[in-house]
Amino acid sequence: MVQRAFSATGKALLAGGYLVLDPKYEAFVIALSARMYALNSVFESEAETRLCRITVNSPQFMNGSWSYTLDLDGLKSAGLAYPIVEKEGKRNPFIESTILVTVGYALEKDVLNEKTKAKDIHITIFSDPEYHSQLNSVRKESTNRSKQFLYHNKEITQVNKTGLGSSAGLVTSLTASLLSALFADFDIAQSSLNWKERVHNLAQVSHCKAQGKIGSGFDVASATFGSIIYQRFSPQLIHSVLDAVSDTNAKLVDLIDNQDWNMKHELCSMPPGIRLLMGDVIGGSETPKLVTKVQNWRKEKPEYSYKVWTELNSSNMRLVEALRKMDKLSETDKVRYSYLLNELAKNSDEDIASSPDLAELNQIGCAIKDIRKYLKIMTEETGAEIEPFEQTELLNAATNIKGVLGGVVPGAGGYDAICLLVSSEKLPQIFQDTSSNPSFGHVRWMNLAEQRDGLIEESYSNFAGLI
Ligand SMILES: Nc1ncnc2c1ncn2[C@@H]1O[C@H](COP(=O)(O)OP(=O)(O)O)[C@@H](O)[C@H]1O
Ligand SMILES: C[C@@](O)(CCOP(=O)(O)OP(=O)(O)O)CC(=O)O
Repeated sequence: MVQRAFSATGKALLAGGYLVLDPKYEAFVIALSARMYALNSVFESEAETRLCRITVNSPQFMNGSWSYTLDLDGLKSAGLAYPIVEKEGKRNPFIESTILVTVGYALEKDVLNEKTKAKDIHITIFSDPEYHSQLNSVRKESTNRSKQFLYHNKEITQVNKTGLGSSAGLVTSLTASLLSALFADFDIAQSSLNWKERVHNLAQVSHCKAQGKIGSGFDVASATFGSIIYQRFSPQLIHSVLDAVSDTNAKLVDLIDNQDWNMKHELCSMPPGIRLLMGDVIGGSETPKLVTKVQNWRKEKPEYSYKVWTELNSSNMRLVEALRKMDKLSETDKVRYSYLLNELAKNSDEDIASSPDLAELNQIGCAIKDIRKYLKIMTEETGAEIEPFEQTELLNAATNIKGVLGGVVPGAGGYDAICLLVSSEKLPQIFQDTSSNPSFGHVRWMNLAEQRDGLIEESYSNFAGLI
């Protein structure tokens, strides 16, 4: 029996929400330390059979188990139209789509053919605490205490989410886990084998199939590649497979292995000593409705909306460049960099803006202010609650705190969370300052840090005691 474990990261879209839907624009996505894990145990089927059994367990949630028996010959001929059915009729579109796409890819690559024995694949999913509401949950930890997860007395669909991209993380880690069960040479550490790119491509197809729509894909890209500057692929690439009526697995293999996705995922992380602080405001927003309102505005006011988006994109890119400049300074002028970090810890954004010798910090703060200015215009113009009044008040209050460079509503905005850029050194003081400030009474600071890498292989033994 072979056992392997993989994990993928959560996300915060710091700059580029909405614009990233258009391939013309780039976005800055921060990968977060909240991870989705997929552990597999693979058994060779005893009997000579063309049936492959896949069971996915998610022990943190009630009824969190989904079992499928795949007729491999039927799947090979039907492709993505294969009627995948859970043993008890339960549904989990993200698990179903990931199995169909990944096993379909393997079959077309002549894995699981008549000469090989079919497999029984058992997969266990875990999700780190910050993905979901912590109410009414029990914390359990692995034997070596390296992993801790929350166990809920509700089904996954009944537990409130915090908008960190659980489905993208699930699909990405599950894709990697299934591929490692099906391909003997699967190794995401060997870049020459190109497995990480193939996980990304397959996960994008699975995620879009499960959602029934094609978003920008920033969440799956970040779950795979980590903190990145992201520019999307053409939706037509995914449509060419999902809309196909025949030979879908052959078209899938061509898309995954041969097509140029013409996208960007360039590693980009925060400068040392400056970190993200995510505040959950226990609200929530329906992204598709917000996107529809913005798209309607773009159609109704093409010239004006193009002007606003051009300015917003310029502000987004100025933030990226200002952070990159700080990152480079941390390597080329450590004395200056240390001075700037010290001044950040002692000053609020307003103090920094009025200090002529803190230009590098002020460039970050000004870019954030401009991003918020244009998101506010979009909020007022579209009627979509991108940066609604309550979030404006909260972000303004946060920006007045010493050690805070500024903050935005991430992604589509709304009431999911706020994202602050803060001095790492000042974090304890920021917690203390906000704990007694009524403006932050409804904010839960999340236990999240930036992750450079997205998809990684985990040590299976770290989960002993939980499976
Ligand atoms: N730990 C998990 N185990 C099983 N399925 C999960 C898990 N986490 C997420 N999912 C699947 O992803 C869905 C949530 O996806 P979505 O609504 O897009 O939220 P998010 O914005 O967090 O991705 C759940 O309803 C479930 O189908
Ligand atoms: C609007 C978007 O550009 C960004 C949405 O970012 P969020 O992080 O808000 O997404 P959810 O996972 O739905 O909460 C849509 C897209 O890029 O697909």
